[in-house]
Amino acid sequence: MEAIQVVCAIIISEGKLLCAKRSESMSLPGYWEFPGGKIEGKETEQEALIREIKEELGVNVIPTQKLTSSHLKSEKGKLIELIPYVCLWESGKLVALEHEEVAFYSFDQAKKLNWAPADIPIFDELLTFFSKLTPRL
Ligand SMILES: Nc1nc2c([nH]c(=O)n2[C@@H]2O[C@H](COP(=O)(O)OP(=O)(O)OP(=O)(O)O)[C@@H](O)[C@H]2O)c(=O)[nH]1
Repeated sequence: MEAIQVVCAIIISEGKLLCAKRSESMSLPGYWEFPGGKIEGKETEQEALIREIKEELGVNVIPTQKLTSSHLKSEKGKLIELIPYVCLWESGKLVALEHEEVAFYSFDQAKKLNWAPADIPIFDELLTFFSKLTPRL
């Protein structure tokens, strides 16, 4: 079975990580995630991510480094590949247009959130990567 590809954004500002809480109208309500969504039609991963982040947060981003994908089974039993990209914030003001809550948290605060299961390995990779750069994280 071919996996549905979902791209998600890692946005870091002033040492804090952008975390988004899924709303009641979404699947996995109440879980925290990296914002993003499904790739549509002939979009590239980067094009899909730029579109999704504009739709969800009103912000223009530039996807840069791709991290390791995580795999999950959706509530409907479909295979999903969750593809993370570190993104630069290019312009725009942050607004939670679809999520219940969107906020920047320190890595220490973010560790305590109730992350969607597929996001945990992504968060851990990020933590390992940034701990090397900034030993205080
Ligand atoms: N965007 C996103 N989806 C995630 C993450 N973690 C995770 O398990 N998912 C799952 O991946 C799927 C992507 O769904 P989505 O609702 O964000 O994508 P979308 O906006 O394109 O979907 P839709 O237009 O069909 O509602 C959902 O099953 C969601 O629960 C994550 O960090 N970001």
